[in-house]
Amino acid sequence: MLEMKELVKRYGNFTAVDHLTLTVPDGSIYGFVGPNGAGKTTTMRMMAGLLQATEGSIWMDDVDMTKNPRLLRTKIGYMPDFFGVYDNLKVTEYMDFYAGTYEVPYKDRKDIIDGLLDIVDLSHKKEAYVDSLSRGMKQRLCLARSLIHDPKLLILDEPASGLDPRARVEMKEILKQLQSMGKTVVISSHILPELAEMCTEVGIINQGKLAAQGTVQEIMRQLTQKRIIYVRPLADVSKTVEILQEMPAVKEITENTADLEFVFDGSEEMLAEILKRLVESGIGIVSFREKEGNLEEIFMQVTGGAGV
Ligand SMILES: Nc1ncnc2c1ncn2[C@@H]1O[C@H](COP(=O)(O)OP(=O)(O)OP(=O)(O)O)[C@@H](O)[C@H]1O
Repeated sequence: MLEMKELVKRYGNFTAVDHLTLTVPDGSIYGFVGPNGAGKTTTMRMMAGLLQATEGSIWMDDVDMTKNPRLLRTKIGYMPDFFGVYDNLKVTEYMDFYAGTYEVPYKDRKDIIDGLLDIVDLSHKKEAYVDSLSRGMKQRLCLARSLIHDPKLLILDEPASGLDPRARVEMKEILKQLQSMGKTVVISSHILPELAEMCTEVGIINQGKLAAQGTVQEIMRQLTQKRIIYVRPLADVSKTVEILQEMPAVKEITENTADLEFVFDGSEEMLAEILKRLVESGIGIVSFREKEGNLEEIFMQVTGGAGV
């Protein structure tokens, strides 16, 4: 488990990360979302032991890593949001170079590199020059590189940016594979819906502060002020309205062409009771469903639409 406690990063008078406390559970795919300039890269570089925090601490498995960034770097793989230029370096040479920087034993390197290139589906490009790869392939190579020392936790800064939809699907598949290998993954984006489907947990950051944290469902529940329920009776609309009006958790009933809509403010048991009463009254109920929260709307609400 990785924990950041009251983490602060100041550049001069400017506070880029402002008392950020968050927990990344083992085995999770943690989505770190925020608009441009929110402080994602700064936070992730501190998480990876590459940037010193001004205040606060980073803990991994109950060890204070703030005092030991070298140890932290051995446990974490970091994929930055940009690539360097690697003239005249073939894919295997590139991987071998990083294996050297992490002091991977020489005798193990070939097997490790072959295994990683297989995971990111680049085995057929071993002898290709890095500069000749497509953007998606370069990104996958960079991912393979960040796994060279078999880190427990991987930090990926905007890996989906600039990728076409197919490359994104491939990236998602790779992340799932890494999760099944027991890795924990922290992945950033400035687009919440893009991350939502692949993450087990999400943290939303805005102006250096954590605005919300939890599963996507929990965040939706926390931030959706009104729960809206749609009911479609077979015929007897006025009787349906009458029954709904008797229920204390039902507010603001609206009649639309197809559905009746009401604002609900109560527990799950109360919602189940409403459906039961409607069904028992003999009105045919064709459908009874809750309006799904719109992730984009929620993201805009939390971040005030900043930088999007
Ligand atoms: N070395 C630096 N010196 C001064 N200010 C910096 C430095 N690095 C980052 N900042 C500022 O800190 C804030 C957070 O930047 P950061 O790169 O962490 O944001 P981000 O959420 O990753 O944004 P993006 O989605 O655009 O990459 C920005 O206002 C940025 O200008």
